[in-house]
Amino acid sequence: MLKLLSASQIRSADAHTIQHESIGSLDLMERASNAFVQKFVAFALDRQTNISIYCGTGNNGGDGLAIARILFKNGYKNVSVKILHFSFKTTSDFDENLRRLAKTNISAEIFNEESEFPEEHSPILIDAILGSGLNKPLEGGYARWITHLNNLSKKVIAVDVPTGFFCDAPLDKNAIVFHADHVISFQRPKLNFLLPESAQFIKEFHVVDIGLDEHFIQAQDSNKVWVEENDIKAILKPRASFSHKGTFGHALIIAGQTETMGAALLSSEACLHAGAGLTTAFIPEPGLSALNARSPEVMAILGDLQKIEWNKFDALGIGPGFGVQVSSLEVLRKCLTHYRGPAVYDADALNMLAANKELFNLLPENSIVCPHVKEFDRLFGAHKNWQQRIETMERESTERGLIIILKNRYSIITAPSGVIYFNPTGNPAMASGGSGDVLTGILTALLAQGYSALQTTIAGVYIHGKAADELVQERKMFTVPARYLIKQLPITMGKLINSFA
Ligand SMILES: NC(=O)C1=CN([C@@H]2O[C@H](COP(=O)(O)OP(=O)(O)OC[C@H]3O[C@@H](n4cnc5c(N)ncnc54)[C@H](OP(=O)(O)O)[C@@H]3O)[C@@H](O)[C@H]2O)[C@@H](O)CC1
Ligand SMILES: [K+]
Repeated sequence: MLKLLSASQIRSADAHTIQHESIGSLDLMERASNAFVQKFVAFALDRQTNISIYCGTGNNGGDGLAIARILFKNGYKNVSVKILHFSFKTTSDFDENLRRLAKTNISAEIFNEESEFPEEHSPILIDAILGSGLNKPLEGGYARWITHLNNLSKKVIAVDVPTGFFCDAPLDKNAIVFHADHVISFQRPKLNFLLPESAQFIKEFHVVDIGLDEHFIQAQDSNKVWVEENDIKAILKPRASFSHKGTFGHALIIAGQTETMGAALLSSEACLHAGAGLTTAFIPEPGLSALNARSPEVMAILGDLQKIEWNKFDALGIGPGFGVQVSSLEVLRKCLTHYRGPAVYDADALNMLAANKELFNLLPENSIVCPHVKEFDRLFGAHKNWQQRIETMERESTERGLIIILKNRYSIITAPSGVIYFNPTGNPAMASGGSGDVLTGILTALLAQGYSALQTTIAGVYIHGKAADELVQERKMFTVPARYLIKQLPITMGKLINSFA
């Protein structure tokens, strides 16, 4: 897992690396600029393309000047530099890169705040005006220029952080930010890249390693981490010989109403595909033939609460399509008072918990709750922004001992220990009904197989997104309906487990 750092912590890592690794700050800037260019070439395959690089006079601008020189050396002959010299202050690495640029044939023009805007014929703009050094919202000349540049509707690639974009402080939707098609960021994703409010400013971000001291970074005081594939490989265990269905637990999925049987089918089928030894679905009677037709491996308990032998089950998943009527509430209450094993609460179970706080208070420690943003706000109250939601989930997880998954493009997981995990997998193709039901099935299956609640959550959320990523990347699927996701689960899990063995 990689620790996520604030902009000021990254700056300390930068200073530490320079101090302890016998690398000068100028060489680090060169390394960062080289790393940027390596990634950038994929976005400008034609080396004849005109590229305009807009530079400030700090280190982000210094990167821009170095990038211009490196691109030129790599065969991009139509690179031009525009320096927005709005401050008397320059950094020494900016100055040195300006001297180096002067020795090339690259054209460089200087503008001040009052300058007229130059004509812009390049289809690609590189934003190296301001980076992580941003300390207040843009105003004056910067605001005027960035508004103008945004109106040109060019393809924009930002260096490290888009100009005007705060890495850590909550984002203002009216902020003036240089809108980026791609951000090529150094060493770590910045917190705000991972939250939905960034979508209006950034289409995609990419992280490149610039060789900052990883020991120093990992020792920083940060409770936010970025999950990596190796973490999942370390969690998942290969199946031992002589194992049998009993080894992998008996999962109970409580889900579905007559009109929402699909949710029960998807959850229980996902549970089966994610490796539960036995899966039983508690469903209303009209759903039986659909269940049998679709998943003959899954057993059923039909509608009658009294038929559930709670001790028989190693894991429970409750909520998808379950409704919030009296009979469903009765079942939820029984779960909370009669079932002692690990459990996942989702969808209507969460809606009922939101409406019946006395039941919410009964949730045992290490229960997994997995709301989407609307369910989250129903459960915990309205929030102004995602950073506030993260604060709430961190507090609720530590105080109640719960594991909370807030579903997101980069799903956020909080644990009783206070650690906040960001999941890297998943993509917009999976944003459709049923996707959450599949996650509940996966989580229940992992719990049934004996993984701890935290292992289950970290691995389950990763696998869910990874399966969709594989379908998009390998099969070029434009959308990933839940049932395709389910079929992919054993393949995704197989790859993760076998590549570790
Ligand atoms: N970290 C790393 O590992 C590495 C980092 N590198 C690069 O350094 C970049 C950070 O550089 P940086 O610190 O010089 O700041 P940068 O963003 O260029 O801003 C310049 C100055 O602008 C000012 N300013 C701020 N807000 C303003 C506003 N709203 N309106 C007007 N002015 C404003 C403020 O000056 P002040 O106001 O404090 O006088 C600030 O100092 C980073 O993004 C990356 O590209 C790599 O080279 C190597 C490895
Ligand atoms: K920038």
